[in-house]
Amino acid sequence: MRRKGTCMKQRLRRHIVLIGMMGAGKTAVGSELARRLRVPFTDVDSEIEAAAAMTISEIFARDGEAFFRDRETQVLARVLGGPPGVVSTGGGAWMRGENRELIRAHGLSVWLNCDLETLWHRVRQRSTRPLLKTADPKGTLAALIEQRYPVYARADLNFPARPADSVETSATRLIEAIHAAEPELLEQR
Ligand SMILES: Nc1ncnc2c1ncn2[C@@H]1O[C@H](COP(=O)(O)OP(=O)(O)OP(=O)(O)O)[C@@H](O)[C@H]1O
Ligand SMILES: O=C(O)C1=C[C@@H](O)[C@@H](O)[C@H](O)C1
Ligand SMILES: [Mg+2]
Repeated sequence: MRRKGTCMKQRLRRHIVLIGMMGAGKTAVGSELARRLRVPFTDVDSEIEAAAAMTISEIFARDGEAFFRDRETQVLARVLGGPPGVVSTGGGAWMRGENRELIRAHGLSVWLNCDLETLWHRVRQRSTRPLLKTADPKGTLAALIEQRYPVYARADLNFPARPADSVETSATRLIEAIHAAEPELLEQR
């Protein structure tokens, strides 16, 4: 029997929206998931950067986090209004009630649930995350986890990461988890 969703052309009935912390793999696993399902992939952070012609760090530095969060909601609404695909959100997007409502109205929310050590290993080398530009970035990451995980846990699907898995293996497992949670979401063509 062919494994459902691993290589066939699909149509999505609604978006698959990935949420979770910086470094959880929303962009990496999300783009692989979309490639496998042959559906559009959109990274909300990249869309914000393209619309502003600035990096996220530059937006935070020039206009502040509140301004960034408003742009994030606008871009999310636009993306979710488009044809169904895989949408990777920024790490803070799910924390705003208005964004959660938008996501619930247009898609299946999936929390890429990842432990602190794995996240830290992945993000420590990068300077692209303005919220981690603190004296103790690992402590900041831990504090964000503490604050955010109870809210991330309200997602439709909790997908615990296996730190040793490759991006490809994670995408395969994720397709299976989505199919098990909502079989009618993926419609074969
Ligand atoms: N199994 C795995 N799952 C996810 N990412 C992995 C995995 N193995 C290695 N990685 C690497 O970890 C990094 C994950 O970062 P990614 O940019 O996808 O996170 P993100 O959730 O989009 O973060 P942000 O919210 O900052 O955009 C990537 O460089 C990816 O290649
Ligand atoms: O976790 C967060 O709040 C963020 C994560 C990134 O994806 C970006 O959206 C931005 O750096 C903020
Ligand atoms: Mg990302």
